[in-house]
Amino acid sequence: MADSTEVRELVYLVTGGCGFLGEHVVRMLLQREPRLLELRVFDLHLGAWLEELKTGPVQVTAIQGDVTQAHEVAAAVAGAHVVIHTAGLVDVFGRASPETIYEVNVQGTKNVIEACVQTGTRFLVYTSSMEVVGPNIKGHHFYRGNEDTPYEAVHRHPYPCSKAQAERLVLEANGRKVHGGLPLVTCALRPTGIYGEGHQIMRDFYHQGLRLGGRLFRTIPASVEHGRVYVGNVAWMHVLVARELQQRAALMGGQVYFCYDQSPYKSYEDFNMEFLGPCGLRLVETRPLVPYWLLMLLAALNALLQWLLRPLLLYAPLLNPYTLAVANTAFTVNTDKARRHFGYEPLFSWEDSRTRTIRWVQAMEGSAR
Ligand SMILES: NC(=O)c1ccc[n+]([C@@H]2O[C@H](COP(=O)([O-])OP(=O)(O)OC[C@H]3O[C@@H](n4cnc5c(N)ncnc54)[C@H](O)[C@@H]3O)[C@@H](O)[C@H]2O)c1
Ligand SMILES: CC(C)CCC[C@@H](C)[C@H]1CC[C@H]2[C@@H]3[C@H](O)C=C4C[C@@H](O)CC[C@]4(C)[C@H]3CC[C@]12C
Repeated sequence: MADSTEVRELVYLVTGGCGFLGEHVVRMLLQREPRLLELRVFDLHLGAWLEELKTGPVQVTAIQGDVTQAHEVAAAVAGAHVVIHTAGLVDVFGRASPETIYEVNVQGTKNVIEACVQTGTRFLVYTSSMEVVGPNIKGHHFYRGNEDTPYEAVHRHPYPCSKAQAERLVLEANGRKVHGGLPLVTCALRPTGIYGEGHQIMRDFYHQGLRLGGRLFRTIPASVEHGRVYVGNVAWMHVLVARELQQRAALMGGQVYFCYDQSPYKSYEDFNMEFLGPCGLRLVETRPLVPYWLLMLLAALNALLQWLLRPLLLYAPLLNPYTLAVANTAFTVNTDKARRHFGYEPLFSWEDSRTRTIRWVQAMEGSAR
């Protein structure tokens, strides 16, 4: 909470501040960063909700801009003390071309780093992803691992490849001299699958369930654990890391941290049912209805259809070979690195996270109840 004894003097910039995670980071900063003087929210598409934030004690500056445009980024970064770079193209469904994904995720990150160097901004927090590690193309399971767990991180899909490249750039930039001669301090946060208010894929599953008469059909065995973390806790971790990076540069600079909380280890679908169940949906079958080989075939067919139809229309269903492989490979984390390095404790308990997410699903139009 804002402490009235603290002096407001810091300027923060959040790129992608109108996205699913970005909005939570913006709101969390306003609630929990008492030294904030100005908050710049940079995004390709600005949300109307920003207007309501402009009446508080912090100056909220909305900047419509594109991270792929170096001059726009430099103008937004100039004078900021801290940059939280969450902007990214999150696409595992083939909606955008690989070139566009690289342009936004890699070139956009380069632009942010160079802007910090040129303008003298010293602290950069990058929103990376668990996908930088895995699941890899071999489908190796990563079972309750931590930041030091050996794992063959080999990818082919543009999204994880671009996130891995961008993360590397951010970490390599740690220690570079910025304008004025002081060193840049960077670190990267790697959320697992984020859920919570505003989660588009949860929305999609909910509406799919409604279309199917209140049912969803199991596709992945319940035993395949999938890492999930509540958006409020991911946002809180960003706020904390940005604050502590300024005090503990030697320890935290150049480090990566998985984002974690007390969300239970479950399969992707069973986890979603924690929220969709109380909203009237049910998951049919204790075992997958369709055999895995058939799912693979359907996924390959979807990929083929996407390619064939591309000149005419965008066909981008949830099921494709990549999403199937990710959903069917266990990837969960068990770590306390963030607690050890900067005192992170989740702000929201599992019960809170669950209740908040259920309320949000219930508030969606056409609740199944
Ligand atoms: N959603 C997840 O489960 C998840 C998990 C791990 C990491 N992440 C990472 O978290 C970050 C935020 O993801 P999200 O789920 O909130 O996605 P999102 O799509 O909701 O938000 C991304 C934001 O970036 C903005 N953006 C995209 N291209 C831009 C550009 N060229 N210039 C400026 N802004 C641009 C979008 O307009 C959007 O507001 C991403 O970097 C993503 O890789 C997400
Ligand atoms: C039809 C089914 C077989 C598959 C449906 C689920 C599928 C769309 C889900 C499963 C796992 C999801 C990914 C996972 O939660 C983690 C991330 C990391 C993040 O950086 C971006 C989103 C992503 C890739 C999720 C996308 C949706 C996935 C693949």
